[in-house]
Amino acid sequence: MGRSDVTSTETPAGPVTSPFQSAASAFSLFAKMSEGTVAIDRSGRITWLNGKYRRLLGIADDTVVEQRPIEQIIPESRLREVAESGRPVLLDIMRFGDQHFVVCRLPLRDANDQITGAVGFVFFDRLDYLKPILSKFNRLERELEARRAELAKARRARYSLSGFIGVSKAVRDLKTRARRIAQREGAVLLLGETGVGKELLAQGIHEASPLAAKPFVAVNVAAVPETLMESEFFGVAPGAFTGADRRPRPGKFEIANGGTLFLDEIGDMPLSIQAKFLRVLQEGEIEALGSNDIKHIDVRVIAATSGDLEKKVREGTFRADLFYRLAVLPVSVPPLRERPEDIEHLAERILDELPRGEGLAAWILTDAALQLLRRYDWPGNVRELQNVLERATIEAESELLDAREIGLAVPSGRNVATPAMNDQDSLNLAETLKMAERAALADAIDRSNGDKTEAARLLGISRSSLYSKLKTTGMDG
Ligand SMILES: Nc1ncnc2c1ncn2[C@@H]1O[C@H](COP(=O)(O)OP(=O)(O)OP(=O)(O)O)[C@@H](O)[C@H]1O
Repeated sequence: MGRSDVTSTETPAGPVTSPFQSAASAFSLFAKMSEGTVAIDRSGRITWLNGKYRRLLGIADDTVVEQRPIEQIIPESRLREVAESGRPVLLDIMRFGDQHFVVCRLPLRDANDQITGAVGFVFFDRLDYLKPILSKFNRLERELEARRAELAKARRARYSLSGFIGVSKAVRDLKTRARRIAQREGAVLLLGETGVGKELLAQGIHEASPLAAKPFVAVNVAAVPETLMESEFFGVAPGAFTGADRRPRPGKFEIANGGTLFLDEIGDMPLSIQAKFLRVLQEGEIEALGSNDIKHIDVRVIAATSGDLEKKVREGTFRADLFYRLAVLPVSVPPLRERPEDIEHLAERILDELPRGEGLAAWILTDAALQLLRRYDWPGNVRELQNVLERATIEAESELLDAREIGLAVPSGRNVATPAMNDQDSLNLAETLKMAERAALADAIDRSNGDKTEAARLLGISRSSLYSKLKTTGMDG
């Protein structure tokens, strides 16, 4: 349907084809009862928008809407789907600004039954029998809003810098720096091993910044397929044809506009997209796929990496100019093994949040268990501590978490440092020997890739004594 089909009268000349041709009176009845009518062609472009609908939407009479993608005028419209699928939507509720409309959407077909587009009628709340549904819907919407606000409040407390647990000097210094950085402008680069709390820190910086009331949007760059990266970050314009990924939608930059965009694993960003990123950071401009319109955005970027970004720059897989843009305010988050004094506090918080068995008041971590936790090297950092404690609570037969439960929960084959005998905190001799034995057994099994004969050989013991030691240390599971 071309522009020539557009008419300025209150009935569309073009869209009224079979079955409406034979039922033109039904169409005019619908149009008369409705608060507005709009028609589009197969490509989702408006062919007709009647005067009532214009007034409802607050569109001036002289604004040309014909030929524009429907979503540009009515962002929540789903008329395009009807024109594409040929399936009507007889009743739906559509949001427009802060109002809700009851709408009906029908496909339009020509004499050969080919889809030519779609027509939508808006009933607003004039239909008396729809009023109870609408008022119920509005009440549920309000309830949902209230719940969302409560959740946002709880989330704020959880993800503020005070929710970043730690008493070590390293964490205290880190939080002081984060609070300072929150008040400044410029991109932040968080460096640290996996699971150290980089995302939590990014949320804390956002919450402590003047942008706190604006969105915080997190994207794990490593999890986005390269082919979808551009649409994910920059969005897809209505009507753009981009192969499989053609659903019009805003990109993450636009969603985060005014707030903070957290980019985890930034080192995994393909070179092909890095130049576009640099442009956004330098000029604050984005261009959606399939659009020539440039949108201005104002987003604070916090990037994070657990890899060696400078090495990637040297190797030529990460642009040096982008690196310097991102690393205006670098922050290093130390690994957990360098701050064992935080473990007790972290464990307490984590255990508080883990489900307890019936009748159990709280999980109790014994001193021996804590010693074991402090001696482990935590390659997966706080995330791993969460996993180990969760596993330990599953193993536990009572609320007491002792060295046995923790020993079983720590992955076998990982490095549990042998405690120093002159250590003030050292355990009694039997426990110390048992821990050292466990560490040696785990190490041998790890090195032999699980081959017990080889592990026994490495340890200089027989296969049968290896099995009996695995049994007595509880590692035979
Ligand atoms: N200091 C901390 N206090 C409380 N919880 C923490 C702390 N550090 C990390 N956590 C928790 O540990 C888990 C892992 O943290 P987070 O996802 O922030 O780590 P990350 O460094 O971003 O990891 P990755 O690099 O793998 O994405 C989260 O559940 C987080 O809430």
